[in-house]
Amino acid sequence: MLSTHTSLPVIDISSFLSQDGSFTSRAECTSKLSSACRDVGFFYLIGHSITPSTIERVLSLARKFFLETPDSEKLEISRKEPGDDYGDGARGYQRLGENVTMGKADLHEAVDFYRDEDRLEVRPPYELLHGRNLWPRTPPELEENLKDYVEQMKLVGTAVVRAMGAALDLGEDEDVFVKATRQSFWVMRMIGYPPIPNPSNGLLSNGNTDENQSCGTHTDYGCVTLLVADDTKEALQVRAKDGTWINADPIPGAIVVNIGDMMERWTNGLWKSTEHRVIHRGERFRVSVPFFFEPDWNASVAPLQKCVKETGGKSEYGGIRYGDHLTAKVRGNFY
Ligand SMILES: N=C(N)NCCCC[C@H](N)C(=O)O
Ligand SMILES: O=C(O)CCC(=O)C(=O)O
Ligand SMILES: [Fe+2]
Repeated sequence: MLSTHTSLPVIDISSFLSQDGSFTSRAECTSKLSSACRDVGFFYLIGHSITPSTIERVLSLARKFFLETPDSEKLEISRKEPGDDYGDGARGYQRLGENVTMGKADLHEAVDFYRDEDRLEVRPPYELLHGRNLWPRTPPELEENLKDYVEQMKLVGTAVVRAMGAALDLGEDEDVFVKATRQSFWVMRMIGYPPIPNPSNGLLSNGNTDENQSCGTHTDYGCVTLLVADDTKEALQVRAKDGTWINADPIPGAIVVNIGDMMERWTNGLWKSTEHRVIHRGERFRVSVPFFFEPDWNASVAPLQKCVKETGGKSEYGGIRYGDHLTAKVRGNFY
């Protein structure tokens, strides 16, 4: 069953973006944040200081890339296949149906960017994420604008995780998420979704046959995902605690935020990394640009004492290095 109206909370982060946010506005933010993260794991963020024109520019550059850049040029920045010089790589362009979720092809094309990293181990399996981003040549202003966008989104991400530490009332550990994300191994995806054809007409060019999911059900891997998307409705769907799917339709100017696997682990499951999916059966080509604000590659993430106490006293998760979790997840993302 799919709810017809959106019921995700709206949270104003402005008091945590500035150094001098008032006690009352911070308290209001953390109280809403704490129920949003416990009850849904998804919310709309306002007061984030990213201007509407920035959001518009980012989306329109992404749209231009998907709809106007010739295929030959897209393929120049294809992610590397196994057997290429550096083994297979996750950075770069992925054509329709190249991504898989739960064993099925996703009907989207995308370009994945990560923090540039020349110091990772180059041996398997880590060569997957080693190296530098592959930037499209056209539109020519895309690279500069998206690099600037990454810097702005890191500030938003930092404010959100600072507020999360406060919302969990972690005492002397209150800065634990800010510290763990100081050298964030961030990810940004530029995603293009053609409408799912009905009935199927063989849109996938690579021989893969599944055509009923734009992006299959999954959780995100790190701390917090900050998503901007065009105004397409009924595409992104969020699984509520009772199992129903809620449309996370865009609200103009707001960023859709969800928590990832590392937050679930830190909080010992008090906050769940919420499942979501994209099923785009609309008319128009849909574009989204999620920014994943993640821990440092080497951050080791384990349940926090305070959260263990609050969830019955037993640690439900072991410790993990974020880079290892990410590598394992990303490895399963491609055919
Ligand atoms: N970094 C993130 N979350 N990327 C989105 C991944 C889409 C789902 C993925 N194929 C999976 O199966 O996890
Ligand atoms: O396109 C969207 O709205 C969501 C994409 C997503 O869930 C992801 O890339 O992890
Ligand atoms: Fe996701």
